[in-house]
Amino acid sequence: MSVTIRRLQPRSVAANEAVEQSLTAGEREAMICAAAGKIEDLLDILRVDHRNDPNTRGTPGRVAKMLVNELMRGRFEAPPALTDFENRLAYEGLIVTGPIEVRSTCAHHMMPIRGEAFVGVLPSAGGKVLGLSKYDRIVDHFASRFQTQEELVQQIGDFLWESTAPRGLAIRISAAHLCRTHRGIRASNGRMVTNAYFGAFSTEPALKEEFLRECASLEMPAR
Ligand SMILES: Nc1nc2c(ncn2[C@@H]2O[C@H](COP(=O)(O)OP(=O)(O)OP(=O)(O)O)[C@@H](O)[C@H]2O)c(=O)[nH]1
Repeated sequence: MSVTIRRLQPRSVAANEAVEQSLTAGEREAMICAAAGKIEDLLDILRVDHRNDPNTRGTPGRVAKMLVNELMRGRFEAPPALTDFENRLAYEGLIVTGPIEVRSTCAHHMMPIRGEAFVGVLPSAGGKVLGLSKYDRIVDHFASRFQTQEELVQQIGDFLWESTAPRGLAIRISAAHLCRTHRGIRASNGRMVTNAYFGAFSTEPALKEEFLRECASLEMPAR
């Protein structure tokens, strides 16, 4: 066990970067166990009697598990495998998918970020077409880290651009940040929109407009 823990120590990376190597099940368990001990200390400092209070008994372990296996999962495991298909009929039109649920955690206050993503792709005639659900999985993978919205949209874009090589790629995220609504300024509403454009989307303004029109139509409730 001590060997496992040592391997978790060495290189610290940014909260939205993956660790050097995906963690094994044993390494995750060791990380959860070590984190639970620190959360116990935190609750002690906050004068929460988690050893006797029935509501918070077990909370350190629960929170540690949630951090490692859920909120920060995208740092500790490899990105999803991408199933793709031949673009047999050489479809070159715009594909837009969304809204894709975004559930992330902000790096500044560790509060939830909740919103939607849209992905626009101009496939290349000789290339591949990605399985539709993989866009949802990729968004979920990068959102499962402590993020800023600007970097989240860019990370999703960089990954899709490098791994699928389309003619053009556009990513849009519209999200609410609970660090703004549930604390601090306690804003009653308001969202933030971030976009990342690659290839043909960066050079052809008409394509951006078409993408944004499609996002708006996908945002309307289905009838
Ligand atoms: N640009 C950007 N800012 C973010 C994001 N998530 C949170 N923030 C902001 O990060 C800032 C952190 O500011 P600080 O002044 O260090 O923290 P604070 O004193 O708690 O600030 P308040 O939230 O204004 O109370 C806040 O303005 C947050 O609203 C994000 O994804 N992108």
